[in-house]
Amino acid sequence: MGATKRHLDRLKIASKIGQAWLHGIFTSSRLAPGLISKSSGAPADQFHLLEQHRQYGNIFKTWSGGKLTTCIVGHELGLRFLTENKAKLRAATIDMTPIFPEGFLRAMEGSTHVHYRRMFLAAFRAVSLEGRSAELRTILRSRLAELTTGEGRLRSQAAARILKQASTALMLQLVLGAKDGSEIAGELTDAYDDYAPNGMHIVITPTERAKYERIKRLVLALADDLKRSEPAPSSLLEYMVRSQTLDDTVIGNLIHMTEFARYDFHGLWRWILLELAGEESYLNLIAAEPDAGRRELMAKSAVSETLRMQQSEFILRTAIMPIVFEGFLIPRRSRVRICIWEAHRDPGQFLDPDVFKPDRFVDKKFSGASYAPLGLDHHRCLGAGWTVQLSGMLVEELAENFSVKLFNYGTVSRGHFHYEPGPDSHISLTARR
Ligand code: HEM
Repeated sequence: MGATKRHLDRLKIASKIGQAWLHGIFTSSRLAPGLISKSSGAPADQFHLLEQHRQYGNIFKTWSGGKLTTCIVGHELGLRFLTENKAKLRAATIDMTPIFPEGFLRAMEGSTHVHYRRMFLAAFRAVSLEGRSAELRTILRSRLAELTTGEGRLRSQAAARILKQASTALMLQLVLGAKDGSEIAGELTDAYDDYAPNGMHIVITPTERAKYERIKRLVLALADDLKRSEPAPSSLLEYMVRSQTLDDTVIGNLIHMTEFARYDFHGLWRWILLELAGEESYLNLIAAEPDAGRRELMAKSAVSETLRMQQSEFILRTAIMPIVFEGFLIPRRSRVRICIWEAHRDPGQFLDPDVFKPDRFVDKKFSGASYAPLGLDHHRCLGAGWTVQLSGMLVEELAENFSVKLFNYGTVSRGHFHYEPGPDSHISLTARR
């Protein structure tokens, strides 16, 4: 980090603390306890907030992403905070209104959010994955097979690239209806890799806007073809076309849902591959299980455990006006982070919380008060069902058709948006027959 940036951060911190002190005099409140470190880069250590939580309690402050951030640990406490202060909060996410009217669903509130969320809920309900596992698992199998051959295939980055190809193929098919292997799926993949090669940009410049328009032209061409289709909708886009609800906001959301989902899926799948590589006996148990329902349950349990251990990090909100919660002041324009990952490491909720136990969820249900990897409030993940179902298919595919071995777990590293398997992690994947 440069000296100018450090200096700017110091000024911002001093000004925020001064404003909070003044405000506290009038509201008998104070900032939450906690250390404000002057470094604004993402910390390399996954456990840094857990340590602060242990030191300062369930509500503490930190400095993150150039903003004063109040952290809340505990799902019940977090949900109460979100519910009591709904009107004073906005999701901290990218502003997409420069390129489509209402922006992301995640960024909407009030009646606009209710209107569009209802529409998308209906679309997810209409596009069932039941009976499609053969079609979807073929896509997964073909990409996994690529990890069994070729130079450097066993390295973390190679796995990341191939798993992103798999998640892209599945999302293009299920969200936009572009069939795997078709010409339009190829064109869309190129257009997405050009628009967001490694996750979304935080600020949309004219260059990104032009790249977005390229994807939109392809999606509109697909929508035009779908008007003529007959059977039950097989993609979200198809449902929207049929129900005549396709507007610029829906198109923008579908396009970015594909991007976010392909990114999040490949992140989750990298962890699944790495964690399960160390659990060969669990994969063998799945493969040997005669009951299909039980096989599915065991596979989904491994997915839930990976979400708990690795892929759920936080829920982020911006206070649009000052909030006092539990006696602590949350100043306007500061952030609130509901620490999902840290709460998932609570030994009071999960026995041996730092140990990956793929069967933890097989015969035990955890309530939302202890387990909530996919959101807590009215912005809960719309793709939650797909996340567990499709990732469960990946686990079954690994168990039945491949043999996975762990060479080196490696050091967890901070990626673009999330913690991810380090570049030194190393597994081996071979076809079973
Ligand atoms: C690894 C997979 C995924 C993870 C970890 C994940 C996580 C989350 C979380 C934590 C939220 C709540 C965000 C908040 O409250 O600010 C969320 C919301 C959302 N997710 Fe997911 N998600 C995943 C996959 C998907 C998929 C596959 C889709 C759709 C194809 C999807 C669509 C959405 C949408 C549209 C929202 C916003 C809903 C709203 O604001 O009403 N997600 N996701």
